[in-house]
Amino acid sequence: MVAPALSLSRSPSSSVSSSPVDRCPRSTAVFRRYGPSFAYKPAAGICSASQAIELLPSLYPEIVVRDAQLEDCWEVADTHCSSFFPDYKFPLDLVLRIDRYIALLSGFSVPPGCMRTCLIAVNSNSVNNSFNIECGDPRDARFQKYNLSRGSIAGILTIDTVADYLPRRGPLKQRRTGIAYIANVAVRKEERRKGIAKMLVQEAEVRARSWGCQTMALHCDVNNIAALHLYKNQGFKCIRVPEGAKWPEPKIAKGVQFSFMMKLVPKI
Ligand SMILES: CC(=O)SCCNC(=O)CCNC(=O)[C@H](O)C(C)(C)COP(=O)(O)OP(=O)(O)OC[C@H]1O[C@@H](n2cnc3c(N)ncnc32)[C@H](O)[C@@H]1OP(=O)(O)O
Repeated sequence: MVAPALSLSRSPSSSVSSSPVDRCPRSTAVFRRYGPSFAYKPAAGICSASQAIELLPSLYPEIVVRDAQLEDCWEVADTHCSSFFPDYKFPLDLVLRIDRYIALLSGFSVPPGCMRTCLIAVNSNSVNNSFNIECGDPRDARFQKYNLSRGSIAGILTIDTVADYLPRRGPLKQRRTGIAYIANVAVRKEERRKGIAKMLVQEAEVRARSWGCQTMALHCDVNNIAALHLYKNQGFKCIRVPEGAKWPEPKIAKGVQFSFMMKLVPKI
């Protein structure tokens, strides 16, 4: 399965930054597990896994959702590949990771006026879990030091306003505006059912609103029950594609059928 456009934060006016998280507080969201929107109903007696985690935040490490930085690229690529291609074996799995890693490092240009970012859910208990690669002699001016974080990213999501997978507008086939498109939502297997994807989608909504978008959209494999539940629970609705309409879709394996889903971004 090939998920669309996996890339770092990009806007026409911004470049990829490797600055630490605390230098960009506007793009960082710490999700306390018991917020004002929490709606557990004790009378029901039963709650879902992610609701249980909201009730018992101390049992689980805090998850921070932030924009991916340069040093996160390898782990983002690894999270993407291990989630979407879990059965790939060596050497294909390595080749795939390298391919995704290079795509992330080189980035994709975005058309003028468009925005794109990759959100990551990081286990804040393992923020120091990183290693450095040093290239060359430290006394040399060309010496380079790369920092790769390791083992702390629990989930990823990309969001953009490029509208590549949305139907074009009018006879001039203009790009849609005001719609944030979500893709590459993935949570590491061992971190699933802890509410991490939910957090990523909620932060994506915050981001979409900050970009001035009124709507969010995505494509979801009709057979991906977990993802369909996730999006429906977050307020996405399946949109009926008009018969015969050749709306663009992600290029995944042949025969995959998609639900096209949308959600209005509520104004605050
Ligand atoms: C637009 C796209 O990118 S579509 C691609 C989606 N990604 C993938 O299929 C990659 C492989 N799968 C995954 O990475 C994960 O299973 C995801 C992303 C689908 C879900 O991630 P998780 O962190 O486990 O989801 P999270 O714990 O936040 O669950 C949120 C809701 O999703 C639904 N859900 C999640 N997993 C399941 C499951 N296995 N079965 C049924 N419902 C599920 C539930 O409604 C859940 O809410 P609840 O716990 O209150 O019932």
